[in-house]
Amino acid sequence: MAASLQLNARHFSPSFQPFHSSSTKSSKPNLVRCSAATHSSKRSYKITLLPGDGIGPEVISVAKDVLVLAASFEGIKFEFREMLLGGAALDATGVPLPDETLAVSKESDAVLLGAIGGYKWDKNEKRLKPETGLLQIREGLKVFANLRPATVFPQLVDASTLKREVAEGVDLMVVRELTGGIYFGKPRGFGTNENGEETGFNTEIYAKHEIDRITRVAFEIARKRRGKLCSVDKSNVLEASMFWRRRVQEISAEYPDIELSHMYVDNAAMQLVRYPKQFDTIVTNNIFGDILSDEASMITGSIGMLPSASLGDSGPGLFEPIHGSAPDIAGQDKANPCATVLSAAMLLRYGLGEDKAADRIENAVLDTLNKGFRTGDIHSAGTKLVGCKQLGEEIMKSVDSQAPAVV
Ligand SMILES: NC(=O)C1=CN([C@@H]2O[C@H](COP(=O)(O)OP(=O)(O)OC[C@H]3O[C@@H](n4cnc5c(N)ncnc54)[C@H](O)[C@@H]3O)[C@@H](O)[C@H]2O)C=CC1
Ligand SMILES: CC(C)CC(=O)C(=O)O
Repeated sequence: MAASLQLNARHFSPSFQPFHSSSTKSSKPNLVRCSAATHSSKRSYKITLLPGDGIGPEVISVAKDVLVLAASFEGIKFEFREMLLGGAALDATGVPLPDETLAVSKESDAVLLGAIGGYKWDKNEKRLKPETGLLQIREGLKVFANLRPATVFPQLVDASTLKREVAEGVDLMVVRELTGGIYFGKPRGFGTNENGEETGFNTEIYAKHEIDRITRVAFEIARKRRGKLCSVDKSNVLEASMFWRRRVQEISAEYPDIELSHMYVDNAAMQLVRYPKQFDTIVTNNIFGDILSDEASMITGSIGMLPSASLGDSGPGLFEPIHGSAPDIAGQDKANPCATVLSAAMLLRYGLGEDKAADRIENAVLDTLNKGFRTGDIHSAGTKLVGCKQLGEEIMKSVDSQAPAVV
C-alpha cells in the first residue's frame, strides 16, 4: 500500500494542480478554473450525472458509488441530478442534448459523463447523432481544455501492448483543445464539386485566442510536471497548424523555464509507440488530441483506464473517461470502470478542489489493482478476472479500508 500511495502522489497530485497549488513557480493567476474549485470550504455539491449510452450507465453507476463513499469520509455531501445525453436523449426527447440537460449541467458544480453513441443511431443525420450532443455540451459548458493523463501503473505494465522496457514509467499528459478546430469549424457539410460529384467537407480553423489560451494552460501544466512541453501539429502542410505553431512559439516567451519542442503529428504517433517516455506534456488541437490520447491509452494497458477533465475559464468542469460507449461489450458487465472512477477523482481534485477525497479514490484503484483484480481488457495470467460490478465493489472495499478522516 505504501508503494501505491507513493505512486499516487507522483502520478496525480504534483503533476497538475492548476486551481489550488501554492507551490507553483508561477506568479501568474491560474488560467483554468471551475466555479466550485475555489470554494473548498463548501461541503455539499451539486453533481450532474450523464450516463449516456452503451457501457456509460454501467461505469457511471460504479463511479457514483465510489464518489459518494470516498467523499463521505471527508464530510462531503452530494446532490445528484441524472440527465439525458446522446442516444438515450434522442430516444426520449428527439434531440441529443435537451435544453434541460445543458441548463442543469450549467447550474451544477461539476458534471460526470459516461459515454455516448451506438449502432442504433449511427445512420442518423448529423444534428441527430449522439456525438453531436457530446460536442454541444462541451461547447455549451465552454470547456476548452481537455486534460488526458496517460500513466502506466506498475501493476499494469504487462497489460500494455508495448514491451515492458518501453511502457514502464510512462507518465504523460495530453492537453487537447476541445471546443475548436475541425470538429466545430465552418463551413462544413455535403456538397457537389465542379464535376458534379458529391463531396463532404470540414474546416480546420483556429482563432488566435483559442490557441493562446490552450497553450498557456499547457505551459502551466508542464511547469507543474517535468517542465517539458511538446506541441503537436501538421505545420508542414496545414495553414491552421502553421498558425498554431507560430502562436505557441510566441506564447513560449512567457515561459522561459519550460523546454518547448514541436513535432508533426505523424511523427508524434510513431514516437508514442517507439519511445513514449520522451513525452511529458503534449499540447495539440482537437482532432490530433482525440487520436493521440486513444493511442497513448494502449501504452497504459487499456482505454478503460484513462480518465479526463475538461475545464474552462469558469463554470463547471466536465469529467469523462476517454473511451466511447463500447457497444460491443455493453450490457455484459465487462466494462472496465477505472477510467470513470478516476474521472470522478479528477472531478474532486480539479472540479471541486477536494484533494483528500480524490486521493482516497486514486489510492483505492491502485490498491484494487495491487490485489490482482482485473476486468477482461487488462487481465493477464495470475490476476483475477472480474466484471465491472465486482471491480467496483472491490474499489469500494479499498476505499472503506482506508482510515476514516475528520468529519
Ligand atoms: N466520449 C464519448 O462518449 C465517445 C463516444 N464514442 C462513441 O462510442 C461508440 C463506439 O466507438 P468506438 O470507436 O468503438 O470506441 P470505444 O472507445 O467505445 O471502444 C473501442 C474499443 O475499446 C473497448 N473499450 C472501450 N471502453 C472500454 C472499457 N471501459 N472497458 C473495456 N473495454 C473498453 C471497446 O470494447 C472497443 O473494443 C461510437 O458510437 C462512438 O461515436 C467514441 C469515442 C468517445
Ligand atoms: C465522439 C466524438 C464526439 C468525440 C470523441 O471521439 C472524443 O472526444 O473522444
